[in-house]
Amino acid sequence: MPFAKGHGCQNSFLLLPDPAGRLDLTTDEIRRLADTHTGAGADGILRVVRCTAAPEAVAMAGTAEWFMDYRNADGSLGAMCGNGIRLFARYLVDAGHCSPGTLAIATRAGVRHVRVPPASDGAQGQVSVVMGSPAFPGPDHITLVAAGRRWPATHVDMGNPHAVVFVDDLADAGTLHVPPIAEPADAYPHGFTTEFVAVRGPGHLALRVHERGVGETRACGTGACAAVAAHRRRAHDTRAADYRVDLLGGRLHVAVAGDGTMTLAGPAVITAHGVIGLPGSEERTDPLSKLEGVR
Ligand SMILES: N[C@@H](CCC[C@H](N)C(=O)O)C(=O)O
Repeated sequence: MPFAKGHGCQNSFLLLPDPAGRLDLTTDEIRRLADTHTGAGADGILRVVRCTAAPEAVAMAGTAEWFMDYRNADGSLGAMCGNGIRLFARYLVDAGHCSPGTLAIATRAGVRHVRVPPASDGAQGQVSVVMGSPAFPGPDHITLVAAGRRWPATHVDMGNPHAVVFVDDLADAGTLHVPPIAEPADAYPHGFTTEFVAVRGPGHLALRVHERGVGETRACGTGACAAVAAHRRRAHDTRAADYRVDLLGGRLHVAVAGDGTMTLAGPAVITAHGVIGLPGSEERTDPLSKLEGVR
């Protein structure tokens, strides 16, 4: 099976070209592909399929040619991925499926427009996507529990669910080896991604993120937008403005228009191409695995 690998601000993805929609990967196969020990390793898997060949996307075929079939590293579905869609568009252009410019791409959260500038325009690999406007589904009072501490959280929907908390220091989030907990327990029936946000100055945020279905990652595009949305909401700020958002993997930019529409921009780079077998079909050859009690 051919694949490409790349990242958006060091949020890493495996791209599986499947234009005719023939790949039907199980949850376990996706987990193994995303694992560094049994596969190529990535935060998420992007199946590159034509809308006409994907039952979930066929209704969008009149607007978009390609469907981003996104899965988290644990095999779960995520409807939208801001860094993933920017890399997906970069891949389509690099692979010759599309010309540079603005591409309409279908996702489970609807069609998004992504701009891949031509190499000649000096944008140094920046790819941008119009993310739409945030929603604040509530409930009004959510508490986030992590690292033995409790914070008030804002529920922001960017096509996927986020819990945003403001911290004095990004280290306050602790190791993030276990997923944060939200109270009340039914605030996020389908789970959530958490942003721990420190305000650095006007128009400047920094954040760490714990992604639903993945763990701590080095960047999250929907998370950067959710952080900006929560920051503006608590300041009652509705003006058009540009924000820098610093993450472990680098900097993303979020531009907010007067009507609240957000555009996310940042680097998106293809780093490798290769061929990979479907993990799970290989024999276990590690002699230690035969020892009782050793995994
Ligand atoms: N890394 C992504 C978000 C991916 C989806 C998320 N893990 C979820 O389950 O909703 C981004 O860049 O937005």
